[in-house]
Amino acid sequence: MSRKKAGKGKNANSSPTTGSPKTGSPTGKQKGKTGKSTVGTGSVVQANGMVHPSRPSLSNSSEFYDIAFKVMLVGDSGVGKTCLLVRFKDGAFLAGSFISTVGIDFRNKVLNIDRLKVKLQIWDTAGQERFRSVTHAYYRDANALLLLYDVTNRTSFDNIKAWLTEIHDYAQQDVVLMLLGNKEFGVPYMETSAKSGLNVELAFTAVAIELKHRSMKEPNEPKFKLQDYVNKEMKSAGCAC
Ligand SMILES: Nc1nc2c(ncn2[C@@H]2O[C@H](COP(=O)(O)OP(=O)(O)OP(=O)(O)O)[C@@H](O)[C@H]2O)c(=O)[nH]1
Ligand SMILES: [Mg+2]
Repeated sequence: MSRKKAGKGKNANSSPTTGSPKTGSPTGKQKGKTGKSTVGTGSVVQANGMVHPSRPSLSNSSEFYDIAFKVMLVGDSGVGKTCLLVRFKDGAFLAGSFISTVGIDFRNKVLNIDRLKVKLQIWDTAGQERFRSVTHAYYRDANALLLLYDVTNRTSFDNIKAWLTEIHDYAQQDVVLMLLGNKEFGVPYMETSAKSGLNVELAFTAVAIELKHRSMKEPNEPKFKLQDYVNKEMKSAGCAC
């Protein structure tokens, strides 16, 4: 299997993207937390979800990967999508005043799963209604969706149903879906905290394992059970949930 270099993500010219939407380019800009902006470029995405950079990386990242997937963070504005991604990527919590994401943005992270380097290209979407048409165009290339709600915000919980309808309308049928913060709607569930780091690593790792298994499954290999894995990991970490 060929090895590829993982771009750092924040600069469109240095990173592989899926080229969504069809018009070629995207997007809005991410103001605020990271203070950087993203403009998408074209590249090839195979049916199995692997992302192959269509141009050489200009990034100074020296990280290589074997297989890559697109993951999208969706959910109401203010539920903590950007904070969760920053916690996962940089291990830090973005405290202070809330600055809403404008448009869409992404970061890359490479995980070691079963001796393979699995690159997640993680798209952070704006939760505000006015950016919905921008983010819709990105759903179809997503291999996994993390749908977040805020456990302290009833409205964000009530809106989960509408988000699921949106996902049903725009995402691939077999997209890996994880609901963060809720036990209902029949999808794998876990609670996370961008502030404390609770389960952040586990949420993304579980999705990466599921994606890798789906993509490279041996005929007799037992099916990876995402929720079982999450439960087991939380148990062994001594979580009382
Ligand atoms: N206490 C606590 N606050 C959090 C947590 N995650 C996010 N926040 C706060 O919630 C606010 C919104 O977080 P963001 O990550 O910017 O929200 P978002 O979902 O990206 O919002 P949009 O970009 O508008 O879609 C910020 O003030 C964060 O500091 C968490 O786990 N715990
Ligand atoms: Mg945001």
